[in-house]
Amino acid sequence: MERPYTFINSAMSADGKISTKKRKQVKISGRMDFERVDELRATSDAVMVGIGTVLADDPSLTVKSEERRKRRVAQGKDENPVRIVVDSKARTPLNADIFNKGVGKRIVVVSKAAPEDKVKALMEKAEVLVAGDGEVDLAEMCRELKRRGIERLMVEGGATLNWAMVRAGLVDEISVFIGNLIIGGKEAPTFMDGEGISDRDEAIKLELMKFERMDEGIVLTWRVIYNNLMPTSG
Ligand SMILES: NC(=O)c1ccc[n+]([C@@H]2O[C@H](COP(=O)([O-])OP(=O)(O)OC[C@H]3O[C@@H](n4cnc5c(N)ncnc54)[C@H](O)[C@@H]3O)[C@@H](O)[C@H]2O)c1
Ligand SMILES: Nc1nc(=O)c(N)c(NC[C@H](O)[C@H](O)[C@H](O)COP(=O)(O)O)[nH]1
Repeated sequence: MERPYTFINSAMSADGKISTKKRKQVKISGRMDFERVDELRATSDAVMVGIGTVLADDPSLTVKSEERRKRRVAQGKDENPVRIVVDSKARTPLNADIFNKGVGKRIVVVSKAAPEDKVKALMEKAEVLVAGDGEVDLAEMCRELKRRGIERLMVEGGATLNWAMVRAGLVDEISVFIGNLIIGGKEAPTFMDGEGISDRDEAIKLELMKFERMDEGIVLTWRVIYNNLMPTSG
């Protein structure tokens, strides 16, 4: 494959929301699910989010357990996976937690439309990868990440990036924790937003691989089956 093995992990409410209508983070996962997420981060070469998630949550995307960080170091890796922000216009704040917390590489992926000054400033904090004209070309980005040695890529949202990655044919697997709460609101981000499809033939097909009761919810793991209508990059 010309791109990393890529999976999306998310937590959603019973009604499919991943945060509130104000884009405020909601604790959906329980203790066990956060442990599962930490293990997924620890076993990935890179963890990626969209700029919307950085602006809303200011995540650090670090491995939380010391034991897991030590395990990575014993394997000759950095304590944390490479942390990646997909950020067409270079809007990532220079004081974002992703830069301030934890050891390891960071990559900000911008498009050619990103303002030069901000790109220069980001270069002091991270590697900057340019892919695409007006917005980040995700397929090109994934090919470049593979060239840089990223074999296993974890995508942690948000709603827009999840959709764009799946739609571009770049996702192999999806896991989602469904928690025991309802958030509601038609403006609240869902597991996958973006443009969506207009015809059922365009739906992205999944094969259920695993279901597991966890905390007060369930984790579903699916394999993505791209049909011949989909551009399968890789
Ligand atoms: N519960 C969870 O598991 C979870 C995880 C992550 C984020 N979230 C929530 O998701 C929300 C953020 O989601 P969002 O949809 O606003 O932002 P997002 O994180 O999906 O980022 C989207 C942005 O990425 C940029 N982008 C660059 N290239 C792109 C491309 N080719 N295609 C699409 N987008 C591209 C665009 O600027 C776009 O607006 C927040 O409320 C956050 O709390 C929840
Ligand atoms: N797995 C998961 N369960 C949740 O209940 C929840 N709200 C999120 N949300 C993702 C979240 O919005 C953040 O972006 C990062 O999970 C924060 O990462 P850090 O802790 O800063 O490393 N993710």
